[in-house]
Amino acid sequence: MSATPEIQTTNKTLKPIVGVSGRTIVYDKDGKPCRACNTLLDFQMATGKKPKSDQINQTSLVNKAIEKDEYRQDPPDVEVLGKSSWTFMHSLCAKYPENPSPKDKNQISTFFDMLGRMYPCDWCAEDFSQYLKDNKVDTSSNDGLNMWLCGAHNAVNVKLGKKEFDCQLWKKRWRDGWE
Ligand SMILES: Cc1cc2nc3c(=O)[nH]c(=O)nc-3n(C[C@H](O)[C@H](O)[C@H](O)COP(=O)(O)OP(=O)(O)OC[C@H]3O[C@@H](n4cnc5c(N)ncnc54)[C@H](O)[C@@H]3O)c2cc1C
Repeated sequence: MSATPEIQTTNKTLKPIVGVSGRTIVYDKDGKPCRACNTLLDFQMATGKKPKSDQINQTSLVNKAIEKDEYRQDPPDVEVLGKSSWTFMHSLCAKYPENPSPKDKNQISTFFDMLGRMYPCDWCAEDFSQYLKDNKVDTSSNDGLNMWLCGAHNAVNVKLGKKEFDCQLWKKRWRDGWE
């Protein structure tokens, strides 16, 4: 790994525009860097706690520090929050009934509506909310809901340049396990 990547700033505000990850730094409405919208290293850089070059790509150092005191952890960055949220959502939907009642259907729709409005990474929430408008939640059955969620997750994967997950495998990943 080469030395610390160049940090771009706007002349006007001296706020970094691009983080060490190469992503654009996201700021909250109050002008402060958004913790849940940026990676930890980008957030540290934007808040003036610029990571040393040997810290970049060495998240194990951070993890080691965290291990020292289990409860003394920092709030999640966009990746930790994302992984935990998807884990919760896929696990929740995996237990959705085969034959859902009107109440089940209503409540799962409300859950995703809420997420599109209140997911703590604002720009993730905006895109997710648009996805919900373009792709109505399939509340009809267990398989329908999980295939829908897999599609929603894949839309984010594609946006981030990641490989798409094979949705036919959702049961192995989130319910039954692999042989
Ligand atoms: C609603 C929402 C919107 C988000 N929007 C953004 C965004 O705009 N920008 C951004 O940078 N990050 C966003 N994130 C976070 C991002 O999706 C990832 O969670 C984060 O980058 C960490 O990725 P990961 O590689 O650890 O795996 P994750 O994408 O978190 O996936 C966790 C695990 O789920 C499994 N998986 C992957 N895809 C699927 C699928 N389609 N169906 C079933 N299982 C699957 C895999 O086993 C994977 O290891 C969002 C997260 C959520 C919950």
